[in-house]
Amino acid sequence: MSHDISWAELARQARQAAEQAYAPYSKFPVGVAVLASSGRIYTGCNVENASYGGTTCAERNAIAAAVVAGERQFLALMVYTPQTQLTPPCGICRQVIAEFYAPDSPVRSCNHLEQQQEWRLDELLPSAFTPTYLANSSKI
Ligand SMILES: O=c1ccn([C@H]2C[C@H](O)[C@@H](CO)O2)c(=O)[nH]1
Repeated sequence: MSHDISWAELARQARQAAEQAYAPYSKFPVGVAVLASSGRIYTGCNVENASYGGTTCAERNAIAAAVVAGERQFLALMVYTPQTQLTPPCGICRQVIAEFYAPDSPVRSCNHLEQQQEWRLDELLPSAFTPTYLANSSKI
């Protein structure tokens, strides 16, 4: 339920996480705050790598931090990038978000100008491949 979500607090924590971004190659810092169904908030930043392909996004790092703390269900996700164009999660991250969030979950982006934009997860990733498909497989 969107009205129970403290978006201002998620924005504050996502912005703080972006300050820790390790982005020497892209110079594109990203911070993310995720709200778990426990009510706890977890954060992540992007961590780049000289191989480029070894880079992990802020979204996946935030979700991984929550999972290692025992979380499995999430209610909301906030992305922070210090740029005027509000940034939605990348394709790989959308898939990882779909693993743990209900399709109608709100995903927001915010910036240093305190602007925000909201999408529903199933708008960002329609017809998602979810764990339920794995249960329906038969032998070849
Ligand atoms: O949703 C996104 C999109 C990009 N990045 C990171 C990956 C890379 O470090 C930099 C540029 O793509 O931003 C994220 O963390 N999240």
